[in-house]
Amino acid sequence: MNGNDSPTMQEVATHFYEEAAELMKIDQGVRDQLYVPQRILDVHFPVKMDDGSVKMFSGFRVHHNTVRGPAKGGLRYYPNLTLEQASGLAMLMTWKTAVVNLPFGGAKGGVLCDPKTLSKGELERLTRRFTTEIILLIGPERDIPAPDLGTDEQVMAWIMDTYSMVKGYSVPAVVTGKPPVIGGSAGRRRAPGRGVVFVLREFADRIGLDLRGARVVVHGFGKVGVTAAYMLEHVLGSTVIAVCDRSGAIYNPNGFDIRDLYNYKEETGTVVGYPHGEPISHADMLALECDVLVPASVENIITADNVETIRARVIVEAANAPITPAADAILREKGVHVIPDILANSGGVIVSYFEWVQDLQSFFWTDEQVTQQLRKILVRAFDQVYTLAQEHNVPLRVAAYMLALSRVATAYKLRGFYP
Ligand SMILES: NC(=O)C1=CN([C@@H]2O[C@H](COP(=O)(O)OP(=O)(O)OC[C@H]3O[C@@H](n4cnc5c(N)ncnc54)[C@H](OP(=O)(O)O)[C@@H]3O)[C@@H](O)[C@H]2O)C=CC1
Ligand SMILES: O=C(O)CCC(=O)C(=O)O
Repeated sequence: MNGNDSPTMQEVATHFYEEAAELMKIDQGVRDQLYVPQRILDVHFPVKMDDGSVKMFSGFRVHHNTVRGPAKGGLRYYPNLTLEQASGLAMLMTWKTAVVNLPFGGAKGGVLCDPKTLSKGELERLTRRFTTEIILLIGPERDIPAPDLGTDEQVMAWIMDTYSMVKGYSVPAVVTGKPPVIGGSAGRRRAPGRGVVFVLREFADRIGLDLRGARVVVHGFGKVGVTAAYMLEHVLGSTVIAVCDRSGAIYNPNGFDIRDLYNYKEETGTVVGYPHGEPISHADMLALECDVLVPASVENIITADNVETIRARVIVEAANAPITPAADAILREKGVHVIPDILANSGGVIVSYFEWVQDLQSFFWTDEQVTQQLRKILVRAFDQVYTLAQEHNVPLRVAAYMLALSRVATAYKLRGFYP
């Protein structure tokens, strides 16, 4: 699908950063520091498989920047993960935490594996061994991992347990996205999808788009895509006309019942074959005429090679970096509105922040409190980005990077540089 336009994650992350840095005339010394990750841990470790064999796995943890606080970002279990990709994603986390003004820096990491091909025992042994390998970087005041592509609450529980065993006491604040019974926050799993919908609603109000009955296409039906689709359908009354996962895509012009579709995927492992939809190719799905397109899978989904086929009015980036810089430039020319990832999917890290705060205080909030605070932060951040975009006559993405970069650069200025 990606044809020739398949930039690396680092290229994507630095492209948008450079654009904003140039406009803001950011000091070259600060700029240079932000091009490169602050530190990288590259690990290789053995895991005993169910058949008795021992297999080597590789993983990374990258801290892009910690000038505004501890490193924060997810862990991916993904077969094609590369160090370069983790570094680019860590950089995006620096901008994401800054644009919504959380007291964190940016990190990312993960293990090269396909969790779907591992048994639960293998996954647990892999996670615990990986945790011991990255233990010198993580900790509540240093680096707090969280779920991302291919990881979930159970993986976070094993990380928390392994770290706590080494310390000799329970340290729930070492990871976020845990099950609530061991210190997880209410609403963390739903947070990125919820946040996407909150931000979309703010934007829709500004451009006079009625989301009730709006036709929506959701690319990716995992933790983020399911919640976004469910909220759009159930809360806002939109019509979700197409969804996909890795195995294929399905289409129903009258809209899906997302809860029923979710149950079907839980049973069968895929949306393919769902009886109330017709099969469609991934490419045709992206080309459907719709009001809102929600890329919620992986990076480089909308590229220079397929951007001309896009017929959406608004794209809200639930995934990280689903649009390449070349495609983004064409979308700007075409007048397609893009709500950028660092703002649109920041609901996840915002509720991770709430979870970290709750763990540090051993004082837990209700789902209503979490949702209220999440909405408050997102509405404020959206408002700031939108206002900046209007003032400077730039797209939302540029405004979001400008806001994030101004906070990071100010932190550098105030902290100073070690002589
Ligand atoms: N989880 C979180 O807290 C946050 C996640 N994000 C970002 O959101 C995105 C999705 O994450 P999340 O929902 O957690 O991940 P999940 O692993 O839960 O789900 C990913 C979904 O995308 C599908 N998918 C993967 N690759 C492709 C592909 N090439 N074509 C079509 N579908 C594909 C998967 O299919 P299948 O089901 O077949 O595997 C799955 O349905 C990622 O970019 C992630 O970085 C951003 C903020 C927070
Ligand atoms: O919750 C977090 O700490 C980070 C989630 C994440 O990896 C992301 O927003 O891309």
